Amino acid sequence: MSKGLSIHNANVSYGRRQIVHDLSLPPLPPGSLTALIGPNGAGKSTLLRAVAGLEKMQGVVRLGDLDLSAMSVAERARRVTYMPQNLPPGLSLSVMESVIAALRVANVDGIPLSGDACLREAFEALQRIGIAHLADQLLSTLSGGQRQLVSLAQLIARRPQVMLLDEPTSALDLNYQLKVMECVRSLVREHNLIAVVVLHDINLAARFADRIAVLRQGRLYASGKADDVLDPLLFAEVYRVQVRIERCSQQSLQVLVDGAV
Ligand SMILES: Nc1ncnc2c1ncn2[C@@H]1O[C@H](COP(=O)(O)OP(=O)(O)OP(=O)(O)O)[C@@H](O)[C@H]1O
Repeated sequence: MSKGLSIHNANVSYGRRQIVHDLSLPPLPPGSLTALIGPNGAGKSTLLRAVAGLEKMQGVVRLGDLDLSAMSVAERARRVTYMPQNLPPGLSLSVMESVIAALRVANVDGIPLSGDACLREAFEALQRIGIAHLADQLLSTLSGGQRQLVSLAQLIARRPQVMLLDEPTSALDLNYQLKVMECVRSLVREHNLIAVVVLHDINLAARFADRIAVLRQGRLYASGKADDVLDPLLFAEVYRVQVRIERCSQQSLQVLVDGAV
């Protein structure tokens, strides 16, 4: 059996309103980064939250031969980490303390790390994201973008098998957008992780994702490699915009929006 993350016939509702409709994704293999794209309200966050176990879902989510929905919350959280779109308000912790707290939560059922090991791992995570200089700063004093970076450091420190990131670059400047996506991609490759990243920036998706899944009105519209999925018809049908698709100097696709349809 594949070791990948697979979703079979996912249905998610809020009350009587169904948001995700019978959605299945072929296994996302270890070492792969999938971008989840689609218009506002398409159900991307809802799907991600359901895969993380935070929304009730009908259907099956498997990680290899493990049925994630049959696991306890703690067991599932050790394998699957989730970074929400809207980060909780900063507590009165320093950046370093918050990453250490995330590490301790991840080790609830595992072998506890020593104080030194915790410090080392937390510092490595901050260095990896490029924010070691913020280690002593209080969370409550950070900008929105800095909080997003700390949240990512908390998540990678936990060494999950699956990372679910909901718009991790939405508050970041151009340089940090590239840094964060490069960091996610290199973590995915080095540790054979599976990452699913919600992105509104299609050009970031085309540049960094191994595959792209497109959601429209809670249904899977298309999935596959950027070259196979991104075409003007998709943008007209899904986003109601007219686009040209070109290549940048790095050879990744660039979507240029000419106007609304
Ligand atoms: N907690 C909730 N209770 C009721 N309805 C909700 C809840 N969260 C989201 N919805 C609704 O579900 C639909 C899908 O929302 P979701 O946040 O999953 O979309 P999205 O694709 O992530 O959108 P965006 O790109 O704007 O973040 C929307 O119509 C939204 O109003």
